[in-house]
Amino acid sequence: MKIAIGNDHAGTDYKLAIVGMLKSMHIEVKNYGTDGTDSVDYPDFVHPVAEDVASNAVDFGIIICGSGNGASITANKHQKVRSALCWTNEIVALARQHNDANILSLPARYISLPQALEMVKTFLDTKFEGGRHERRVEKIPCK
Ligand SMILES: O=C(CO)[C@H](O)[C@H](O)[C@H](O)COP(=O)(O)O
Repeated sequence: MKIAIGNDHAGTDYKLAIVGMLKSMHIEVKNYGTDGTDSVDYPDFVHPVAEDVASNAVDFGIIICGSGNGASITANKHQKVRSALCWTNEIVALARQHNDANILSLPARYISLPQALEMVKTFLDTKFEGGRHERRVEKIPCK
């Protein structure tokens, strides 16, 4: 499995911990940064993740900012991206089961690090249920 990950300054600490966890799980990671805590603009680090997901260069993306909103709004501008802003493990599971989300957006300032790590594991472990949800997901793209 291959994952692309990107974040702004609000998400750096969580991102580094998530990258460490993914590597310990022998998952290949493309880290687009930022790896620093100086103030940056989240679109600069989220667009590359979304491009990788949209082109199938990676299996999934993970994006992190303070609220998760800026990152998710940016990613969802890309056709073929379904970015889900999640704040509980149940929401993560539903994002995969019902929405076939291919990017997980995390609000670093509103969840704990243990929660964030658990949510990443759930995202990667949960399968799309298909069926009625497939019909709905197929209706999402812009006309
Ligand atoms: O874009 C966001 C809000 O949707 C992110 O949460 C950013 O991380 C946040 O806006 C950054 O705020 P800061 O005051 O510049 O640190």
